Amino acid sequence: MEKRVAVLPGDGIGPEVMEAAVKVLEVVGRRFNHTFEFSYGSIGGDAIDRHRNPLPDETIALCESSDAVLLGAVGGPKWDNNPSELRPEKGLLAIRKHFDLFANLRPVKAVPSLLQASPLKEEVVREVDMIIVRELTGGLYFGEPSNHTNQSGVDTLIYTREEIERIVEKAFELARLRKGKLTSVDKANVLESSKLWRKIVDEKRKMFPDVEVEHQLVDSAAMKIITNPAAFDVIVTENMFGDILSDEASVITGSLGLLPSASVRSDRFGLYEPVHGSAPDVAGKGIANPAAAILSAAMMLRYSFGMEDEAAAVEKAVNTVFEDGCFTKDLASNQERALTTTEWTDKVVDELDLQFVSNSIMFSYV
Ligand SMILES: NC(=O)C1=CN([C@@H]2O[C@H](COP(=O)(O)OP(=O)(O)OC[C@H]3O[C@@H](n4cnc5c(N)ncnc54)[C@H](O)[C@@H]3O)[C@@H](O)[C@H]2O)C=CC1
Ligand SMILES: CC(C)CC(=O)C(=O)O
Ligand SMILES: [Mg+2]
Repeated sequence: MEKRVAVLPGDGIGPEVMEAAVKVLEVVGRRFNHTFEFSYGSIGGDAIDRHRNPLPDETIALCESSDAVLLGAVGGPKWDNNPSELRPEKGLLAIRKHFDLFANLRPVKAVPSLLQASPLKEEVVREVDMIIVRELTGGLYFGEPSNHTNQSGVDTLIYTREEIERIVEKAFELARLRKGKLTSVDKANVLESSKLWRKIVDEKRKMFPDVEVEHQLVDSAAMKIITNPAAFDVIVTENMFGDILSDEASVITGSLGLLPSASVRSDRFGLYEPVHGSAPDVAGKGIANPAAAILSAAMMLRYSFGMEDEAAAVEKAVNTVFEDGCFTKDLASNQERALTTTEWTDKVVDELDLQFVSNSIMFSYV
């Protein structure tokens, strides 16, 4: 298969983890006989510096002519005092909106060989396998008016019925394919948008009688994600709650550097991005964990390209490298033995090569 992938490295550790993801995809292409054509574009602070625009037209055009987009991360202290329209994060919000990527899928799964990296007890973490379905193109991050003066700041939280319906349906469909349980997280005891959200979930549940549904207020959901994370299957929630809860959920796994995500819509096109940000505190040191970016690339293979075997091969390689006791600094119990981003990526590449060789040997004996 031939696929065009737009790569938007962005800022901070974005370019470092994108280099890792592309390296892994190149091996997948070679081993499974696919041609991946990578084209690079700028976004975020990088694009502000080059074009005075966090999402230049060239970048949009590049993504429009691609089959999928891989994105690193945006932002950093260099641009923190810029006016709103010249903030790197505006570029990220704008690309999600432009492509109508309303559903952000954020899987959180315990890795057996990493149970000790979690601050939670092993028995709490062991069975964790949830996915947060975060609404991505509405809510507080997009509502107008949005401004501030020295005396007041305004953000607007609006959700339309259509916006809620489509994300809720997506989550029900996912729950049906998984363990059949949907937790809808809102703040319906206070927020009007949450009251509508809850009403629509109750309407939609009639179409999915095989899915068990529960409503959970966001504050207690935040508590339960830490005390009993294995109780969750699919969580569906609005934009800001999903943003916050998924960073919280990363603690269960041991590092924010482990969580991938897919930002998708109703067709096969998608933007694949780690959950983490540009991590200015570790950027440029070669120590970022590239697992989230590599696993995001695996999600791209599965969702946008229908390459299930290829995605599974990448996930297996990542898990095997962990089982072999290879970790970057964020996960290593022995910091002296931590691998750099490049060294860890090369382990994944070697593991993929090894899988391929052992498969060929197996076939030659059948
Ligand atoms: N998707 C995106 O592009 C996002 C961008 N941001 C932006 O990133 C910048 C920094 O934000 P923070 O609040 O510090 O969040 P962050 O997610 O960049 O970092 C939080 C903490 O996690 C660590 N971390 C994150 N990813 C890691 C990885 N792959 N390997 C090792 N350690 C990792 C960082 O070193 C830091 O201590 C801000 O400008 C923010 O706006 C934040 C979140 C998402
Ligand atoms: C610009 C922010 C909304 C990025 C972020 O934190 C995220 O999408 O997780
Ligand atoms: Mg976030």
